[in-house]
Amino acid sequence: MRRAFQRTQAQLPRFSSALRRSGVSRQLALQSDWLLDLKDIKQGSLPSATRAIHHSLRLTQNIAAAKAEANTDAPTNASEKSLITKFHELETQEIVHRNVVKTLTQDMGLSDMTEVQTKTINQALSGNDIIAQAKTGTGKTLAFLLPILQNILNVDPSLAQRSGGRRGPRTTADDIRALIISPTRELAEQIAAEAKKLVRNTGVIVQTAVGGTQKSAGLRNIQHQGCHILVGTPGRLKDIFSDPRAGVQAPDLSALVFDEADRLLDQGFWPEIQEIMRLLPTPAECDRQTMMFSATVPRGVVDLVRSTLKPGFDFVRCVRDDEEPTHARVPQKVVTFPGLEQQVPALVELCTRCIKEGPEKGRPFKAIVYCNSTAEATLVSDILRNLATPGAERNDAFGSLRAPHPWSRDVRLLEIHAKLSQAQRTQAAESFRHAQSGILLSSDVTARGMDFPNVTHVIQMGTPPSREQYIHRLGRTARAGKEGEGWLFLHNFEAREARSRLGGLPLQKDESLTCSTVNVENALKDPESPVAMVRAAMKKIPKATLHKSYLAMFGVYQWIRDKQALAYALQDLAIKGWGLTQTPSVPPGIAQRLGFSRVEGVRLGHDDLEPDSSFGGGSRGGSSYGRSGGFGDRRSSRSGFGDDRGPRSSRSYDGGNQHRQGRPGQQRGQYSHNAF
Ligand SMILES: Nc1ncnc2c1ncn2[C@@H]1O[C@H](COP(=O)(O)OP(=O)(O)OP(=O)(O)O)[C@@H](O)[C@H]1O
Repeated sequence: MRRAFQRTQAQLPRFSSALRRSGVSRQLALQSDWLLDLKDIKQGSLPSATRAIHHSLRLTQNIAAAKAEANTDAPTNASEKSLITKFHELETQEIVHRNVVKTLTQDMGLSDMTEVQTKTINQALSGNDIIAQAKTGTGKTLAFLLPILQNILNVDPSLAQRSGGRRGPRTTADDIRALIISPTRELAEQIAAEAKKLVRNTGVIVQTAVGGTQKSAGLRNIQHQGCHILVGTPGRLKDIFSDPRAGVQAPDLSALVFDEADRLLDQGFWPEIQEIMRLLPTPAECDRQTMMFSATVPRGVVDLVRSTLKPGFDFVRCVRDDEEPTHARVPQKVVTFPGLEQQVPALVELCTRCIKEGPEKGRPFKAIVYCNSTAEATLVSDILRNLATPGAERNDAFGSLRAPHPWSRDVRLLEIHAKLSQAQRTQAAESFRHAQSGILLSSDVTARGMDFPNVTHVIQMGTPPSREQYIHRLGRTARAGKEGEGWLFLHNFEAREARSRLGGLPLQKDESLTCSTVNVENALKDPESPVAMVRAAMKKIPKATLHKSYLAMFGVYQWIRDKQALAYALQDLAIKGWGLTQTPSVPPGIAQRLGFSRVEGVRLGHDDLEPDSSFGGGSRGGSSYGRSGGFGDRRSSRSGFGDDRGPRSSRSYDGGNQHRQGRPGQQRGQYSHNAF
C-alpha cells in the first residue's frame, strides 16, 4: 500500500508538467479530479498529497503568470519579474519547506538567487526535465539540489524534520530518490558536501559512491544509515547497481541529475551512463525527472540530450548565443615562448610578482596551475617545492611544504592528479580550499565544477585539450561574483592549434614576463634570475622524474604534425632547461608508435628509470639519432599577439627521412613568437 501511494505521489511531477502545458484555469479541475481518483491513498496520507499538489499548483501559477507577462510560449523566456528570485520567498509562498529555507538564508547566508537558479529552481520544482547552461561559478549546484530536496519532502513530508528519516525503519538502501552523477571524484564529494549542508535541518540522508574509496565501506553506510540522495561517479555507481550482493536499488527514483552533462555524455563516459540507466527503473515503472547542468553544451551533445530527456524538456540558457561562456570580467592573457625551457621560470616570475602584489590588491595570491600530464604536474610541483629554502619542514602528511623563499611563508604548495591516492587528493583539495594563499598543481581532475574559494589566477601550461576544458579550467577563478584572471602559456609551435581550439575567446597577448624572451644560457649567470633558481631547484629532481616527464611530453603533444620541431623543443628543454647533458632515451617501440623513431634529436634506447640513473654519463645503451647536444639557430619574431600568420615552421619534417641527410639551410624551430 505504502509503495503504491509513493508511486502515485511520484507521478506528481509529470502530472504537474502536464498541467502546466494545459493552462492554469484547467489545473484546479484536473487536480481535484486526480485527487478523487486516488483510490489507493490511505486516509492519513491525503494531507501530504494535497500539500504536494498545492506546491505544484503554486509553481505552475507562477510560471504561467510569468509566461503571460512575457507573452510567449517559451517558459524559459518568461519575465523574471514573476519568477521567484529570493530564497525567502520560497517559504512565504509555501513552495519550499521553512527548514530548508532557514538553512539557505541563515546557515548558508544566501538571499538572492543567481540567474540560473531563478530560471531553473522554479521550473524544476514543478517537475520538468531540464537542461541548463550557465557560466562557471554561478551556482548551478544549488539549482539542482534545492528542487531535488523539496521534491523529496513533497513526497514524504516527515523527512522535513531532522529526526524524521534518521535511522527510522523507512530509511533503507532502497529509498534512493535522487541520483546525482558527476564525472570526477572530487566533484562528487564536493556536491555531496553541499547537499549535506542543505539537508542539515531535515531527515534526508546523502551518501557518496566514488571510485578510489573502499566500496564496502560506502555500501555499509548506505545499508546502515540509508540513502535518499546518492552522489557518485559513473564507474562506482555502475559497480554498485550491477552488483546483486550490494543490495542497492532505486525502485522509487524520482530524480536523475547529470552535473557537467556534456562530459558525462561524451564518448568516455557514455557506455557507463547507458549501463547505469539500464539498471535503474524505467520511466514507465517510475516517473522521474532528469536534469542536466553544464557551463558548456556543445552542439554534438544536443542529440544525446534529446534522447535522454522527456519530450518538452526546458532548455534554460543563461549564456547568450553571441556570448562566450567565460566571464567578460576575467582578463585572459596568453604568453608565447620560443622555448619550452622558459615556461617554468616564467611561471616562477609570474607567481613571485603576484605574491608581492597580493597585499596591495588586498587579495592573497591563490592559483591553480593546470598541466596536460600528471608527469608534468609532478615535475613542476617538485621544482616549486625545491625553491623553498633548504631545511624547510614538511607541514602535513602529504608532503605539502611552505615555500619561504622567494615566496611568502604562507603560500601552500599542493598537487592533485591521478597518481595520488584518493585520500591524498581529497586532503589536498581540502587544504587548498582552506588555504588563504597557495599554488595548486593540477591535472584536469579539478578542471570542472570544483569550487575553491578566492582563486585569483588560473594558469594553463600548454594548449588545453579542448575549448570546453579551457573554459572549465578558467572557471575555477572569478566565482560567485569575485575577480580573477587567466593565463595561458604556449610554445610558439602550439599557437596555430591553440588559436583553432580557442578562436573567439577574449585572449590578450601579454609581454610582461621577461622569461618569455630571455636567453636561458645568459640568464643562468644571474643567480637571482628565475631561470637560475629553477635550474638550481632542478638539481634535486630525480632523473626518473625527468625521464617520465620527457616521455609524457610526446603523448601530450601527439597532435603536433611537425614531429621534428617537437623533438628539437624537447631536446632544448632537457638540456637547456633541465641541465642534462643529453636527452633521455625513448624506448624504440614507443618512438615507433608515436612516429619518432627516425626523428633527429630523439635518442632511442632503454635507459632505466631508477632514481639514480644518469643521462649525463654516456649513452648507456641508447643510440643517439642525430645531434644530442648542439643547438641550431632559433629564430623568433615578436609581431604582436593576434597576428594571424600562423607558425612559420617548415612542415616538410614529416617523418624524419630528410633529416638523415640534413637539409642545407634548414633552421630549427622557426616559429613566429606571436602566432596565436
Ligand atoms: N545565490 C547565491 N548567492 C551567492 N553565492 C552563491 C549562490 N548560489 C551559489 N553560491 C556560491 O557560488 C559558488 C559557486 O557555485 P557552484 O559551485 O554551484 O557553481 P557552478 O555554476 O556549479 O560552477 P561550475 O560550472 O564550475 O561547476 C559556491 O561557492 C556557492 O556556494
